[in-house]
Amino acid sequence: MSDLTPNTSLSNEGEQVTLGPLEEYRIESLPANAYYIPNFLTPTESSTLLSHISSHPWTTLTHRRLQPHPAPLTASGHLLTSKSLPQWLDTPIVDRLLQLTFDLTRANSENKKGIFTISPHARPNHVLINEYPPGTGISPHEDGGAYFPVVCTVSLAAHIVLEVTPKRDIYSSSSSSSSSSSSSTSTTTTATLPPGNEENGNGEETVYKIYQEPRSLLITMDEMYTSHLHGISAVSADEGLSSTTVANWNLLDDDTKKTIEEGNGTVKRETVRISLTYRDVLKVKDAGRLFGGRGFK
Ligand SMILES: O=C(O)CCC(=O)C(=O)O
Ligand SMILES: [Fe+2]
Repeated sequence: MSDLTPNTSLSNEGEQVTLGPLEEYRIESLPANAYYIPNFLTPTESSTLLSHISSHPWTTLTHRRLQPHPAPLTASGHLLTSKSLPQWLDTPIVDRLLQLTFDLTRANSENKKGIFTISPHARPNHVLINEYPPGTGISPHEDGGAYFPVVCTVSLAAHIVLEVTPKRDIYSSSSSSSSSSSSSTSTTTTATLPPGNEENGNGEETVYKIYQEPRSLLITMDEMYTSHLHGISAVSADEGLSSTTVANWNLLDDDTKKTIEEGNGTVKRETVRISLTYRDVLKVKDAGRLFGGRGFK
């Protein structure tokens, strides 16, 4: 943590969340830009969210379940609804996301810039909730062009390790990509390895590991969004975790680091992990006005 600003420590032992400027949470060992905020939610807020989630219907995929709010995207990546996010997904999370600023000095509130300041709707309008029982994951993918390129992921109930790899096709013309998918309008990419440091010396591809604690927030944007793939291995224990392999090690809770060290770098996935992914879908059409000639907003 930097000491750029006073009064910015984040603790919710007393059930209060105080957010510092984003720079405090930047994962410095990653390409620009990723931010990791531990204890983004209080334990009470987490329990309340989990009970709301359990009262809503799930869409079942082959290995996991998801909930799109307020509606699933169309195959072409449009949000076609007159509904906005339900209140329980909006408060307190969206309020808190909009509070996060890049302003280090906080001297001039007029100039404060936030993560959604220049996004089309100036706030997230879509949340995809994913459930990962131990042993499940999500294949490496990118989130594609349906969204403004900022992704905010809240983790609940259990830890998970997100793996991020450089997209090979930015270096190679022999790439192919194809749009999918029912769940997250993701794009899969295959190509040859790039030159330079994308191999670790053993002929293996670089994989950045981001350890996400329960109640944490991960924000990815910029090159991390546009030039990298992300995924979660379908394993029942995460292995090879250490201060050198976990990109956000310095931002983790001391108890988490202890658990990892006591397990010699292995942490079992004991329970289901739930994630809430907040994004701004670029193209929204009010379904109630579909035939009234109103354009996208
Ligand atoms: O659950 C996660 O942390 C990742 C989800 C994801 O990548 C997606 O929904 O596009
Ligand atoms: Fe994704």
